[in-house]
Amino acid sequence: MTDAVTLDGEGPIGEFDEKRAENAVRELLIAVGEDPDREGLRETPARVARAYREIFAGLWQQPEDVLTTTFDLGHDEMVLVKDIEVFSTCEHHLVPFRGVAHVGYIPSANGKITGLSKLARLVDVYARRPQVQERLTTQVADSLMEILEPRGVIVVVECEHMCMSMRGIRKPGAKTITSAVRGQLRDAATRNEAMSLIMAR
Ligand SMILES: Nc1nc2c(ncn2[C@@H]2O[C@H](COP(=O)(O)OP(=O)(O)OP(=O)(O)O)[C@@H](O)[C@H]2O)c(=O)[nH]1
Ligand SMILES: [Zn+2]
Repeated sequence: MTDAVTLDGEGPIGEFDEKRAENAVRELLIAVGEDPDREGLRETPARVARAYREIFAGLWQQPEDVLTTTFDLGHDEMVLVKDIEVFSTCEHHLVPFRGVAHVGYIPSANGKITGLSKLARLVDVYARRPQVQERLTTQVADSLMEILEPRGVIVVVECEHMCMSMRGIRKPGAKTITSAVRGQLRDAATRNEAMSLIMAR
């Protein structure tokens, strides 16, 4: 865990205050017309506060905390991990959005690569924050570029937003697809190769 960063969407601006979260949930229950002291709800504020600690755990992590293991394998061709499960929280409505992320990169000329699981961990660092899908996508791409110094990166995220399914416009099944492409993966041929691997089922 590293220190707080205060840029918009870049990290926490204070400590996680579980008691405060608990009080806020209690207030919210009262505000919507519920009785937080009834049997079934008595433990709910504390439970929700603990759940938020987990759901927003990425606020307390930085990409360099998870992209720790790097090896020089001399492999300088594309590495792509697809269908990484994403659970995140829309910062507009504080309801979930979920789907998959595909993360690929072309290692630096000296073949500096990271463990495959680290790419999924990196997605989690940014997904476990109040988010918008576009920022999640660019943060994963930019942090990979910065830390691994690869020749290129591609990140594609496909999610369904509960704020569009269970409320508001109510269009369950609508998928939002965002991508961020950096370096050599901007070249049409390389990008097409990555996209065909991503799209292949
Ligand atoms: N670009 C982007 N928009 C998002 C994301 N998650 C939710 N939104 C949108 O954020 C917008 C917020 O719009 P507002 O008009 O302020 O809120 P609202 O009245 O609740 O909007 P509706 O959802 O249309 O009912 C909505 O259009 C959401 O669909 C995201 O990850 N990226
Ligand atoms: Zn939303």
